[in-house]
Amino acid sequence: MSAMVEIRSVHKSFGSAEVLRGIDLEVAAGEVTVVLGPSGSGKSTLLRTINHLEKVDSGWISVDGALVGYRRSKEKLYELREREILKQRTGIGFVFQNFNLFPHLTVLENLVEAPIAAQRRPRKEAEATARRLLTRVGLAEKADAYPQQLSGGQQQRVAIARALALEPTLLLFDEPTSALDPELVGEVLDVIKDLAHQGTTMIVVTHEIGFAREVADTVVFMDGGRIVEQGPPAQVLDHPRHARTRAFLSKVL
Ligand SMILES: Nc1ncnc2c1ncn2[C@@H]1O[C@H](COP(=O)(O)OP(=O)(O)OP(=O)(O)O)[C@@H](O)[C@H]1O
Repeated sequence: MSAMVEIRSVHKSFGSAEVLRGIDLEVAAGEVTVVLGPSGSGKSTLLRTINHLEKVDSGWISVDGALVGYRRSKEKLYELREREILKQRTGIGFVFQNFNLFPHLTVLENLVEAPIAAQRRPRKEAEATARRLLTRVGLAEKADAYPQQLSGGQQQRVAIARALALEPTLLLFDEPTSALDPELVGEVLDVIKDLAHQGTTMIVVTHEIGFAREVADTVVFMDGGRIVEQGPPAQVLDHPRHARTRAFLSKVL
Protein backbone atom coordinates (compact mmCIF):
# COMPACT_ATOMS: atom_id res chain seq x y z
CA MET A 1 0.00 0.00 0.00
CA SER A 2 1.22 3.48 -0.78
CA ALA A 3 2.25 5.85 1.99
CA MET A 4 -0.64 8.07 2.89
CA VAL A 5 1.39 10.07 5.36
CA GLU A 6 5.08 10.46 4.70
CA ILE A 7 7.25 12.37 7.14
CA ARG A 8 10.87 13.06 6.26
CA SER A 9 13.60 14.61 8.44
CA VAL A 10 11.18 16.83 10.33
CA HIS A 11 12.71 19.20 12.85
CA LYS A 12 10.80 21.57 15.09
CA SER A 13 12.02 23.83 17.91
CA PHE A 14 10.25 26.11 20.33
CA GLY A 15 12.85 28.76 21.10
CA SER A 16 16.00 26.89 22.01
CA ALA A 17 14.15 23.65 22.80
CA GLU A 18 14.41 21.15 19.94
CA VAL A 19 11.19 19.17 20.24
CA LEU A 20 11.33 17.13 17.00
CA ARG A 21 14.83 16.08 15.95
CA GLY A 22 14.61 14.44 12.57
CA ILE A 23 11.41 12.44 12.38
CA ASP A 24 10.97 9.90 9.57
CA LEU A 25 7.70 8.02 9.45
CA GLU A 26 5.37 6.49 6.91
CA VAL A 27 1.77 5.49 7.44
CA ALA A 28 0.17 3.48 4.65
CA ALA A 29 -3.42 4.05 3.61
CA GLY A 30 -5.81 2.19 5.87
CA GLU A 31 -3.19 1.50 8.51
CA VAL A 32 -3.12 2.41 12.18
CA THR A 33 0.03 3.77 13.79
CA VAL A 34 0.14 4.07 17.57
CA VAL A 35 2.67 6.53 19.01
CA LEU A 36 3.99 5.87 22.51
CA GLY A 37 6.49 7.81 24.54
CA PRO A 38 7.10 9.65 27.78
CA SER A 39 5.66 13.06 28.52
CA GLY A 40 7.46 15.79 26.60
CA SER A 41 8.87 13.44 23.94
CA GLY A 42 7.18 15.41 21.14
CA LYS A 43 4.16 13.21 20.36
CA SER A 44 1.57 16.02 20.37
CA THR A 45 3.86 18.31 18.42
CA LEU A 46 4.28 15.62 15.77
CA LEU A 47 0.49 15.30 15.36
CA ARG A 48 0.12 19.08 15.33
CA THR A 49 2.64 19.49 12.49
CA ILE A 50 0.69 16.98 10.38
CA ASN A 51 -2.45 19.03 10.84
CA HIS A 52 -0.79 22.43 10.23
CA LEU A 53 -1.32 23.50 13.82
CA GLU A 54 2.47 23.89 13.96
CA LYS A 55 4.86 24.67 11.12
CA VAL A 56 7.92 22.47 10.74
CA ASP A 57 11.33 24.17 10.79
CA SER A 58 12.78 21.79 8.24
CA GLY A 59 11.98 18.56 6.50
CA TRP A 60 8.60 17.81 4.98
CA ILE A 61 5.35 15.98 5.47
CA SER A 62 3.06 14.77 2.75
CA VAL A 63 -0.53 13.79 3.37
CA ASP A 64 -2.22 11.92 0.54
CA GLY A 65 0.46 13.17 -1.82
CA ALA A 66 0.08 16.87 -0.90
CA LEU A 67 3.22 18.39 0.51
CA VAL A 68 3.43 20.26 3.80
CA GLY A 69 6.44 22.12 5.20
CA TYR A 70 9.60 23.75 3.95
CA ARG A 71 13.32 23.99 4.50
CA ARG A 72 14.62 26.61 6.89
CA SER A 73 17.33 27.75 4.45
CA LYS A 74 16.90 30.12 1.51
CA GLU A 75 16.27 27.11 -0.65
CA LYS A 76 12.57 27.01 0.02
CA LEU A 77 11.09 23.64 -0.85
CA TYR A 78 7.40 24.38 -0.75
CA GLU A 79 5.07 26.60 1.14
CA LEU A 80 1.34 26.15 1.05
CA ARG A 81 -1.11 28.91 0.49
CA GLU A 82 -3.66 29.55 3.20
CA ARG A 83 -6.44 28.15 1.00
CA GLU A 84 -4.59 24.91 0.39
CA ILE A 85 -3.88 24.57 4.11
CA LEU A 86 -7.56 24.90 4.93
CA LYS A 87 -8.45 22.36 2.27
CA GLN A 88 -5.92 19.88 3.64
CA ARG A 89 -7.02 20.47 7.21
CA THR A 90 -10.63 19.63 6.45
CA GLY A 91 -9.39 16.26 5.18
CA ILE A 92 -7.73 15.49 8.52
CA GLY A 93 -9.82 14.76 11.60
CA PHE A 94 -8.26 15.66 14.94
CA VAL A 95 -9.55 14.31 18.25
CA PHE A 96 -8.06 15.95 21.33
CA GLN A 97 -7.66 14.80 24.90
CA ASN A 98 -10.21 17.32 26.17
CA PHE A 99 -12.97 16.80 23.58
CA ASN A 100 -13.04 20.50 22.56
CA LEU A 101 -16.77 20.54 21.84
CA PHE A 102 -18.56 23.89 21.59
CA PRO A 103 -20.38 24.14 24.96
CA HIS A 104 -23.07 26.50 23.67
CA LEU A 105 -24.05 24.20 20.79
CA THR A 106 -26.08 21.00 20.97
CA VAL A 107 -24.47 17.71 19.99
CA LEU A 108 -26.10 17.87 16.55
CA GLU A 109 -25.03 21.49 16.03
CA ASN A 110 -21.47 20.57 17.01
CA LEU A 111 -21.47 18.02 14.21
CA VAL A 112 -22.98 20.14 11.44
CA GLU A 113 -21.15 23.40 12.08
CA ALA A 114 -17.93 22.58 10.25
CA PRO A 115 -19.45 20.75 7.25
CA ILE A 116 -21.76 23.72 6.65
CA ALA A 117 -19.08 26.39 7.20
CA ALA A 118 -16.03 24.70 5.69
CA GLN A 119 -17.58 22.47 3.05
CA ARG A 120 -20.74 24.46 2.27
CA ARG A 121 -22.92 21.41 2.74
CA PRO A 122 -26.66 22.06 2.78
CA ARG A 123 -27.92 21.96 6.39
CA LYS A 124 -30.36 19.11 5.71
CA GLU A 125 -27.65 16.92 4.26
CA ALA A 126 -25.20 17.80 7.06
CA GLU A 127 -27.83 16.93 9.67
CA ALA A 128 -28.63 13.60 8.04
CA THR A 129 -24.91 12.74 8.03
CA ALA A 130 -24.58 13.89 11.64
CA ARG A 131 -27.45 11.68 12.79
CA ARG A 132 -25.94 8.72 10.97
CA LEU A 133 -22.60 9.33 12.70
CA LEU A 134 -24.25 9.70 16.10
CA THR A 135 -25.91 6.33 15.57
CA ARG A 136 -22.53 4.89 14.68
CA VAL A 137 -21.01 6.06 17.99
CA GLY A 138 -24.11 4.93 19.92
CA LEU A 139 -25.45 8.40 20.73
CA ALA A 140 -28.42 8.87 18.39
CA GLU A 141 -30.67 9.84 21.30
CA LYS A 142 -28.29 12.61 22.46
CA ALA A 143 -28.57 14.82 19.35
CA ASP A 144 -30.34 17.64 21.21
CA ALA A 145 -28.31 17.47 24.42
CA TYR A 146 -25.58 19.95 25.29
CA PRO A 147 -22.03 18.66 25.87
CA GLN A 148 -22.09 19.32 29.63
CA GLN A 149 -25.12 17.02 29.93
CA LEU A 150 -23.00 14.09 28.71
CA SER A 151 -20.39 11.93 30.42
CA GLY A 152 -16.76 12.38 29.40
CA GLY A 153 -16.89 9.17 27.38
CA GLN A 154 -20.00 10.34 25.56
CA GLN A 155 -18.43 13.74 24.88
CA GLN A 156 -15.39 12.07 23.39
CA ARG A 157 -17.60 9.86 21.20
CA VAL A 158 -19.32 13.05 19.97
CA ALA A 159 -15.88 14.55 19.27
CA ILE A 160 -15.01 11.47 17.19
CA ALA A 161 -18.31 11.72 15.30
CA ARG A 162 -17.57 15.42 14.72
CA ALA A 163 -14.15 14.58 13.28
CA LEU A 164 -15.81 12.05 10.96
CA ALA A 165 -18.42 14.57 9.79
CA LEU A 166 -15.87 16.17 7.48
CA GLU A 167 -15.23 12.77 5.88
CA PRO A 168 -11.50 12.86 6.63
CA THR A 169 -9.02 10.61 4.87
CA LEU A 170 -6.82 10.67 7.97
CA LEU A 171 -7.69 10.72 11.67
CA LEU A 172 -5.31 11.94 14.36
CA PHE A 173 -5.99 11.13 18.01
CA ASP A 174 -4.04 12.87 20.79
CA GLU A 175 -4.43 10.83 23.97
CA PRO A 176 -8.17 10.44 23.35
CA THR A 177 -8.84 8.61 26.62
CA SER A 178 -6.44 10.20 29.07
CA ALA A 179 -8.96 12.76 30.38
CA LEU A 180 -11.55 10.03 31.05
CA ASP A 181 -12.42 8.16 34.20
CA PRO A 182 -11.11 4.60 33.86
CA GLU A 183 -14.56 3.04 33.49
CA LEU A 184 -15.26 5.25 30.43
CA VAL A 185 -12.06 4.46 28.55
CA GLY A 186 -13.36 1.21 27.02
CA GLU A 187 -16.37 2.74 25.29
CA VAL A 188 -14.19 5.30 23.50
CA LEU A 189 -11.53 2.75 22.55
CA ASP A 190 -14.29 0.52 21.13
CA VAL A 191 -15.40 3.32 18.80
CA ILE A 192 -11.81 3.90 17.67
CA LYS A 193 -11.27 0.15 17.16
CA ASP A 194 -14.41 0.02 15.06
CA LEU A 195 -13.06 2.79 12.81
CA ALA A 196 -9.73 1.00 12.54
CA HIS A 197 -11.42 -2.19 11.44
CA GLN A 198 -13.23 -0.25 8.73
CA GLY A 199 -9.89 0.80 7.25
CA THR A 200 -9.60 4.42 8.35
CA THR A 201 -6.00 5.65 8.31
CA MET A 202 -5.08 6.75 11.82
CA ILE A 203 -2.26 7.99 13.98
CA VAL A 204 -3.11 7.53 17.65
CA VAL A 205 -1.06 8.92 20.53
CA THR A 206 -2.04 6.85 23.55
CA HIS A 207 -0.69 5.08 26.60
CA GLU A 208 -3.22 2.26 26.15
CA ILE A 209 -0.86 -0.61 25.42
CA GLY A 210 -3.69 -3.15 25.07
CA PHE A 211 -5.22 -1.00 22.35
CA ALA A 212 -1.85 -0.71 20.60
CA ARG A 213 -1.41 -4.47 20.71
CA GLU A 214 -4.87 -5.17 19.34
CA VAL A 215 -5.27 -2.45 16.73
CA ALA A 216 -1.93 -1.03 15.60
CA ASP A 217 -0.22 -2.08 12.40
CA THR A 218 2.82 -0.13 13.57
CA VAL A 219 3.89 1.00 17.02
CA VAL A 220 6.26 3.95 17.25
CA PHE A 221 8.21 4.74 20.40
CA MET A 222 9.35 8.37 20.72
CA ASP A 223 11.76 9.80 23.23
CA GLY A 224 13.55 13.16 23.30
CA GLY A 225 12.07 14.28 19.96
CA ARG A 226 13.27 11.19 18.09
CA ILE A 227 11.70 7.94 16.96
CA VAL A 228 13.73 5.46 18.94
CA GLU A 229 12.03 2.37 17.62
CA GLN A 230 9.17 1.40 15.32
CA GLY A 231 7.68 -1.83 14.06
CA PRO A 232 4.76 -4.25 14.44
CA PRO A 233 3.27 -4.33 17.97
CA ALA A 234 4.57 -7.85 18.64
CA GLN A 235 8.10 -6.63 18.01
CA VAL A 236 8.10 -3.24 19.74
CA LEU A 237 5.91 -4.21 22.70
CA ASP A 238 7.14 -7.76 23.32
CA HIS A 239 10.73 -7.66 22.06
CA PRO A 240 11.84 -4.03 22.25
CA ARG A 241 15.37 -3.55 20.99
CA HIS A 242 16.20 -0.36 22.84
CA ALA A 243 16.77 0.07 26.55
CA ARG A 244 14.69 3.27 26.56
CA THR A 245 11.70 1.46 25.05
CA ARG A 246 12.05 -1.32 27.62
CA ALA A 247 12.29 1.20 30.47
CA PHE A 248 9.16 3.02 29.26
CA LEU A 249 7.16 -0.18 28.79
CA SER A 250 8.12 -1.46 32.21
CA LYS A 251 6.46 1.65 33.67
CA VAL A 252 3.23 1.54 31.67
CA LEU A 253 2.60 -2.21 31.36
N1 LIG B 1 3.73 25.93 21.73
C1 LIG B 1 4.79 25.57 22.46
N2 LIG B 1 5.68 26.48 22.90
C2 LIG B 1 6.75 26.12 23.61
N3 LIG B 1 7.05 24.85 23.97
C3 LIG B 1 6.20 23.90 23.57
C4 LIG B 1 5.03 24.19 22.80
N4 LIG B 1 4.38 23.03 22.55
C5 LIG B 1 5.10 22.05 23.14
N5 LIG B 1 6.20 22.57 23.75
C6 LIG B 1 7.23 21.79 24.46
O1 LIG B 1 7.67 20.79 23.59
C7 LIG B 1 7.96 19.59 24.29
C8 LIG B 1 7.19 18.44 23.68
O2 LIG B 1 5.81 18.64 23.90
P1 LIG B 1 4.69 17.65 23.35
O3 LIG B 1 3.39 18.15 23.86
O4 LIG B 1 4.84 17.49 21.89
O5 LIG B 1 5.10 16.29 24.08
P2 LIG B 1 4.22 15.00 24.34
O6 LIG B 1 5.12 13.85 24.08
O7 LIG B 1 2.97 15.07 23.57
O8 LIG B 1 3.94 15.10 25.90
P3 LIG B 1 2.60 14.72 26.75
O9 LIG B 1 2.55 13.22 26.74
O10 LIG B 1 2.93 15.28 28.08
O11 LIG B 1 1.46 15.38 26.06
C9 LIG B 1 7.60 19.85 25.75
O12 LIG B 1 8.78 20.16 26.44
C10 LIG B 1 6.70 21.06 25.67
O13 LIG B 1 6.80 21.84 26.84
